[in-house]
Amino acid sequence: MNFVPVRNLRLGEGTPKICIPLVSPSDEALFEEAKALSSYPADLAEWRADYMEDIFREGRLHEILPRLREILGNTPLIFTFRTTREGGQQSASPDQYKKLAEDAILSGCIDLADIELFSQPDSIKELTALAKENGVKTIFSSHDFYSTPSCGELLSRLRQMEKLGADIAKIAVMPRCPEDVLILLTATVTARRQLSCPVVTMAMAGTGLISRVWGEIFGSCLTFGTAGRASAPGQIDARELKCVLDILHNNL
Ligand SMILES: O=C1C[C@@](O)(C(=O)O)C[C@@H](O)[C@@H]1O
Repeated sequence: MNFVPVRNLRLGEGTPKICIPLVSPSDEALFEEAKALSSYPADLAEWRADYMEDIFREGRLHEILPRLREILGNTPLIFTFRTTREGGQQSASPDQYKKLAEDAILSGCIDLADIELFSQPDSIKELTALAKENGVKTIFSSHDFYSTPSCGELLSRLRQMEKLGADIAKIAVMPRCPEDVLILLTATVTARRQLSCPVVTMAMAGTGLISRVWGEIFGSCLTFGTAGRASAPGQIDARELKCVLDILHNNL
């Protein structure tokens, strides 16, 4: 498996990297939230733009992203607009979704763009090409907030992401029982062996917590931890997450 270089990080190599989501609804709150990251072990930050008010207004990203970039310094930034269909806070028309991602990629302020696998096929192609031209890495994503698909379906989605040109392939599922977590982990180990791009996976909620901490064994290169507010069920405090990752790493 290849690693993906992002600033001073190599995603897909070594211990899973910790990403902290930023989920404030207003500019000032977002900037304060970003400043607070300096006291957390954040390898990366994810701006969840679907939490932000008035996000579709023309020029909105340019009011926010340069300042966010400045506050984060050299911490890599992921831009994500998570649609309601996949567990996000706002819905977007296909055109709105594409325009936001384009503006983010062209801003020169982000390092990675999250692109939902089930977006319009034409948008996926154009956004992937635009990201490559502008030195932005892509994380293709798929989320099942109510269930866990079969291992075959999870693998087929991850392979499709790679085929479409994803730099990183990500899947989140909701386990209904411990066996569902095993399905997610089996798909993760298999994908790590078969795919050339790094993979990020998680089973959400308390039942899935093991999947957020043992990526080093099972093959997930990134894990989301909180600095106060979670962006999905089952995320734990980033400092506690770092302790567990270190314990597991030091005893391998
Ligand atoms: O895709 C993901 C993963 C996630 O849903 C989680 O379960 O940690 C959290 C989201 O913010 C992120 O975009």
